Amino acid sequence: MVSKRTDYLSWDEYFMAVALLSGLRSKDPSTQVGACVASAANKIIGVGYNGFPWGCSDDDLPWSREGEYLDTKYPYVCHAELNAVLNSTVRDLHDCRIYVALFPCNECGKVIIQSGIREIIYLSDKYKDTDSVRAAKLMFAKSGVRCRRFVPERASVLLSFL
Ligand SMILES: Nc1nc(=O)n([C@H]2C[C@H](O)[C@@H](COP(=O)(O)O)O2)cc1CO
Ligand SMILES: [Zn+2]
Repeated sequence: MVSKRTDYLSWDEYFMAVALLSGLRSKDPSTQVGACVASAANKIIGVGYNGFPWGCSDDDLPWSREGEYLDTKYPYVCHAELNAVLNSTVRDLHDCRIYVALFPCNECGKVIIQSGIREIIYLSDKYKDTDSVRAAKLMFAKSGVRCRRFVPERASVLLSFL
């Protein structure tokens, strides 16, 4: 009897890979973030990446990190998690989970909590010492949203067009 493949992607690997693939669409020169919302039945509900809002050309607004606030990307860019929630095919995300390349900020934290998402699976927590991430963690703890770091069991997933 022929046995099934054994090196197939786990659900966690699959959704995190979709999040990372989505992040490759980002035009941000310093940090590309992707996010993927998955349902309790393991269906993809929404994906997103960090970018400027509809109608705001990637070539007109600044991508700078430093300088006068209005001359940086920060007031304009939509975070990957916000886009993944807004792009979701259903409005009620109760019992869904979100896979994201970078731990959510406090603003996305509010969106995640209010959407009904119950679990966050993240890859990097590189801004863990910022007030934004501290505030997000406080809100997640109070509202019972679980957070866990994605622990990779393989270094990479290869996609080939050839
Ligand atoms: N969780 C997040 N999701 C996101 O989509 N972002 C976006 C906002 C910016 O476009 C970029 C961060 O830029 P930088 O400060 O590392 O150059 O990532 C940022 C965070 C961090 O909280
Ligand atoms: Zn955010």
